[in-house]
Amino acid sequence: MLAIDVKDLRKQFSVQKNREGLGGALKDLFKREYNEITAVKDISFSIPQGEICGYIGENGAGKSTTIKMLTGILVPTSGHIQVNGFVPFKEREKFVNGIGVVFGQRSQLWWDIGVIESFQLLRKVYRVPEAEFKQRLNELVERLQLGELLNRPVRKLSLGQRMRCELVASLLHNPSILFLDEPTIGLDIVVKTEIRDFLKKINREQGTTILLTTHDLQDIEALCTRVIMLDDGRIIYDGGLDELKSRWSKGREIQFQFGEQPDVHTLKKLTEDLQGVSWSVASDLTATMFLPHEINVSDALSRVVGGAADIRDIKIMETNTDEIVREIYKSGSASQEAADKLSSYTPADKSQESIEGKDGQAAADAKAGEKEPVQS
Ligand SMILES: Nc1ncnc2c1ncn2[C@@H]1O[C@H](COP(=O)(O)OP(=O)(O)OP(=O)(O)O)[C@@H](O)[C@H]1O
Repeated sequence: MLAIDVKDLRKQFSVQKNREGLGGALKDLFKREYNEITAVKDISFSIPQGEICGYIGENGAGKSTTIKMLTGILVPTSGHIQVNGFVPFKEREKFVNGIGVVFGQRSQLWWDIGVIESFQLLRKVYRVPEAEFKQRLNELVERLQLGELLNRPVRKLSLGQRMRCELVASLLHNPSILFLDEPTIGLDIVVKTEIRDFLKKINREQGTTILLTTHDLQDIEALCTRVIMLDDGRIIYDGGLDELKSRWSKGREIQFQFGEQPDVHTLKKLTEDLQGVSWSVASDLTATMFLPHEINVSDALSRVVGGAADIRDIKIMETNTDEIVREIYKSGSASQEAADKLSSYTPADKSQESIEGKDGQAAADAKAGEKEPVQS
């Protein structure tokens, strides 16, 4: 069975227009006018059980609105949703027992009472038998190291401590699907890593399906094999993260550090029969080779190592996912055609602030005094 199945899902909001000034306010009293905002525009996707899927997009893309419809908080304007076999907004009571939700910006815990009392209240809400609750709580408390926090009021917890408690709260009734809306927002890298490790574990051990929205692409890299990308209420990409990276990154960069100033013409000569390989000199002692995906790294490396003198260090640069996703948001499409339009983009261009740039050789010539790009 699919954990989540969404077809042609749409959500429109009517927002009241506020006319300017006193006159406008008076007019508003007698005749209200509304704007229609379509936050989610006929999207379809399905998520099998046990998958961790990232749901990303710029501010206002429609992520939270989707999560709210999937969790039964909002009623869709049109389309179909099934989560765990239920229509979320119709069969609320049965449905909520199978899902856990964490909104990073909002708390499901009671602010003034001890954490353990909030957990006890949630046990009653979800009707979890006492023995089962105790066993589960002990397990979660141990994993997330919450022991000494249980008797503190929630308002006295740090953000990281609270977020770990929120995760426990969302899992006390052993849901098979977990919805996480910005679970790592504002957290330091240590707590982020703890939370990511914890999520990976519960997914691996219990097969929990996770739908995760985040602006932190490291969350996506650490947890998700699949990513759904939203732009202005529409899905612009649904697939593997690796596939997205290889479609959008045009190749790899290898940075060489030399003992003496490299001669770019010699470097260029070494790789001249490798199509698409280019060189740029970043500083007196470093040069960067850009390789298209089709060129084998060891092939290119062996030529340089065999021919260039005094190499002190070699660094193979990772594709920067943030940069790729930013480019996709900018173009509004993650399609192959959009990626191809950026064919002049290479990591080497970026590190050189587009010496060659999209305008070609003219820009390169203009900057030739500072940095010298050489195309094989
Ligand atoms: N209750 C509401 N009434 C009117 N408009 C709304 C409401 N909720 C969301 N919107 C609008 O719907 C669009 C999508 O909002 P949504 O909160 O789903 O985006 P998001 O992708 O979660 O953004 P963010 O990353 O900033 O949280 C926005 O234009 C927002 O202003």
